[in-house]
Amino acid sequence: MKRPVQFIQGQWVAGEGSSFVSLDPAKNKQVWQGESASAAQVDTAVQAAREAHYSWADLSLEQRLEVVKKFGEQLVAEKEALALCIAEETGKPLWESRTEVGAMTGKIDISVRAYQERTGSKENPMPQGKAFLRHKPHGVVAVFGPYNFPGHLPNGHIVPALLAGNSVLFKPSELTPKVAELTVQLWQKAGLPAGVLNLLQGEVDTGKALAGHDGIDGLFFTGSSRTGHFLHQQFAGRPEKILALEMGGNNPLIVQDVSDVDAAVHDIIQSAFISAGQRCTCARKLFLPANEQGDKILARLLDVASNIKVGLYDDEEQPFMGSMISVAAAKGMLDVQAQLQKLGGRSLLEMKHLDEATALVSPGIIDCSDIADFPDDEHFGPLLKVFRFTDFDAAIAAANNTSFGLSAGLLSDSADLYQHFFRRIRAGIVNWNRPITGASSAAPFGGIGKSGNHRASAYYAADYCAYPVASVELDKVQLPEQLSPGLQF
Ligand SMILES: NC(=O)c1ccc[n+]([C@@H]2O[C@H](COP(=O)([O-])OP(=O)(O)OC[C@H]3O[C@@H](n4cnc5c(N)ncnc54)[C@H](O)[C@@H]3O)[C@@H](O)[C@H]2O)c1
Ligand SMILES: O=CCC[C@H](NC(=O)CCC(=O)O)C(=O)O
Repeated sequence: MKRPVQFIQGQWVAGEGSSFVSLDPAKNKQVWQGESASAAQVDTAVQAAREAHYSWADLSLEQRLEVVKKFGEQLVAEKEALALCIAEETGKPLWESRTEVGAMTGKIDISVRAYQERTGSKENPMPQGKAFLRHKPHGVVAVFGPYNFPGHLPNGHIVPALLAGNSVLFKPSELTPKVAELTVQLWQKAGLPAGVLNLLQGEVDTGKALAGHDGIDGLFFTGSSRTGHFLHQQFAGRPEKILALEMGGNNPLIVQDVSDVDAAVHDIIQSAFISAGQRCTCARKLFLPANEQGDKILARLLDVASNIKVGLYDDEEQPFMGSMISVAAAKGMLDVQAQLQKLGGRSLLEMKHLDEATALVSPGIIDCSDIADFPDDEHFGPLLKVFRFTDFDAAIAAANNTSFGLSAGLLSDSADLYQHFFRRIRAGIVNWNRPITGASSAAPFGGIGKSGNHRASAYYAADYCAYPVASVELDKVQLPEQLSPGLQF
């Protein structure tokens, strides 16, 4: 008997497409199995969302917020279960999975504030009548999530979309269906009306059927640049649909003139190796001065990085790094390391596959200063590329030599240097003496270049969840006090 894994029109039903499974990448065991939503089921879900839209949008913000707050209560009540589910499906240590659930809960108040501050209503008197600015939901929107934050990042689209009055079709990553199932169960328990949120589990075919469906008014995507670009092409010639793309990065971190070597090394490690290097904001390129201070920082970095505890998400003594998402992803990162070595990279700390049957890998650091034609790809794992420099402006130019532009950082005791860096660097998140990961949900979050399409998420998600409507209104028709020239009444 097939498991009911799709949530359509308030009912759990079995998928009618091909079967797929989700694995615990740290223990190599199956944690979920189900069938994908077929194109016909995608169609039924879109119709259900369309039917549910008006009655949801017609509720007041307070009424919608009541349901969203109940979802927040469910998150608090099920915090441990959800954290364990995230840990099992991604390999993320429990301490970190708990912070992901915390971010989901925190998103509710932030989204209410953002809705009011960025898309609220305004009223201005006019000589005759009043001018109003109001916002309306787009209608039916699709949300596509990535595997690396299977709870927090889809939630970052879903909560503001629902608050604004949209109904939602949620297509999670096929690598993390169990987290999505649990999250949607919590929405159901919170009392969300049938059809307002539909879950469409599946692989690429389900994603394609949903993205290409005529009945959606918009799509909010978080994932790889490759998929984002594919969607952008699919949406070409459809200006009536809103597309928000949150994509990858190839993020630089520059160090110059720091007195506290350990503090610098700490921020480098947090930037490069948190979540086993599987954050869009992770530092991929580290620019270190080719001098004695650079040597000192590098030596200390190698020392601390080689002692990073890598382990199982539920180890009693928690590791800093858990496993990667899959054995294939782990092998892919080892291939990248081998390819960089071939191009002239010198491994300073070799990344190792710790157990071929699981996705546990150790962190790697490779000096790529001698690679002339460095590939501009996002390497989504714990491999930090080091470049030594002699000139600060040349380091900034090298840091900007990417088609991405998500996050960037400077570690330096010099405020002047930071001012200069800030003016020149091209990225949507620019930090000084802080890790470049761990962005706040209370700020806008988005990148330039191949990292996004200028529709920042997090605090600015409200902007793409509703459109502005300007009105001038008078309660009855009146002749204007002053007629246009040439008119007689
Ligand atoms: N900028 C951000 O906010 C942000 C946040 C997290 C992750 N990311 C990026 O996400 C990537 C990792 O996530 P991922 O591997 O799950 O991304 P992905 O692009 O492989 O998948 C994202 C979603 O798109 C769907 N999808 C894939 N191909 C599709 C297609 N052809 N048509 C329709 N849907 C399709 C997937 O099923 C999944 O739901 C990294 O590149 C990372 O940098 C970006
Ligand atoms: O993997 C990409 C997200 C990384 C994470 N960013 C956020 O959580 C942004 C805030 C939000 O979306 O609410 C990070 O910077 O570590």
